[in-house]
Amino acid sequence: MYNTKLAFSGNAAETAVRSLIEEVELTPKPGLVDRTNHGAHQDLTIDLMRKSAISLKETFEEIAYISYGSNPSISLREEIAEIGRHGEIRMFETTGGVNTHKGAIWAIGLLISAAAMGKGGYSSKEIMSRAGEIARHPDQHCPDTDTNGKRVSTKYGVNGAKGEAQQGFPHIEHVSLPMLKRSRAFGIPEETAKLNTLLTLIAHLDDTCILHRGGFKALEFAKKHASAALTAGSIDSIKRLDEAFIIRNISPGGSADLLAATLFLDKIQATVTGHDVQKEAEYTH
Ligand SMILES: CC(C)(COP(=O)(O)OP(=O)(O)OC[C@H]1O[C@@H](n2cnc3c(N)ncnc32)[C@H](O)[C@@H]1O)[C@@H](O)C(=O)NCCC(=O)NCCS
Ligand SMILES: Nc1ncnc2c1ncn2[C@@H]1O[C@H](COP(=O)(O)OP(=O)(O)OP(=O)(O)O)[C@@H](O)[C@H]1O
Repeated sequence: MYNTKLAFSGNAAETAVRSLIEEVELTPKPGLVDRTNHGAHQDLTIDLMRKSAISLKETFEEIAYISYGSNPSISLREEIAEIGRHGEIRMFETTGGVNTHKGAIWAIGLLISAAAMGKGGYSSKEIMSRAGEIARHPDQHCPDTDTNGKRVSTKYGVNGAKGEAQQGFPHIEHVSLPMLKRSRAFGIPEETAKLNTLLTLIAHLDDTCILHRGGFKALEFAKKHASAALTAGSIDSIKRLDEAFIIRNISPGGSADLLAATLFLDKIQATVTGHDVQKEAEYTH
């Protein structure tokens, strides 16, 4: 039992880090850090993003370990929050104070906790639903600090990272995961399937990163043009979108986080079913 728990936690944490690295390596991404540029971010580099992702392995491993085989409860919520906040501190130490993965620690932290509750036996739908249950429990130790997300969620009446999780990740369940699977089913190459997944997230999500930098107009612009790029279906249209986002200081950081979370869920579920689509794609391309 002890070894199974330890092995699951280590493997799941590695999967989480791999998902974060896959997200940042995916190129070209509009407004985000990728292999060719740093998007609309002056203080971020791909190397910093990679280092940050690797620094989070212990955080994810600890969350999985304490959640293994348990059920959502207030005490577990508080324990996970404590580990998550330490993860944020470690991230800021690694990056010299730059926010690289705050939203991703939150989303993947909850999902890895839920996956561990099911000891690796839950479907992606069960994982999201369990993660929502955990996020709905109150955390009395949560500091009442003013964040960009809180400010714009109130101002524009939208769901931020917290609402998305508390509702059981509807944008992953109904938008991104179906797009990833549909793209693969059409025989679309893996990298393009991931780009489609990111574009559809940008087209649908009320991303508080975009709102706090550019307000409602920027969010509308991002949604409309991501949707058009998805319809156009060419790498050139994504490159043009990248230029347009950089000029307008638009960064879809929330969509990037949910893409990483989608890739994580896809892999965790793949392990469960024994059908590793990622490996299959690597063999065939
Ligand atoms: C909930 C969190 C993300 C704070 O959210 P808030 O909106 O107040 O903050 P902030 O603007 O600083 O960051 C939000 C980040 O979420 C991402 N995001 C933005 N919009 C969205 C959206 N609609 N959906 C999902 N993610 C989004 C972005 O990357 C953004 O940077 C989180 O940091 C937190 O409360 N952590 C406490 C520790 C904890 O409870 N951890 C438990 C699991 S590890
Ligand atoms: N490839 C990526 N490029 C840029 N941001 C990303 C990427 N992947 C994820 N993100 C997310 O974007 C967020 C960073 O966005 P941003 O810098 O706008 O946030 P901020 O620190 O709240 O505000 P700002 O820097 O605008 O004052 C991180 O929380 C991170 O989770």
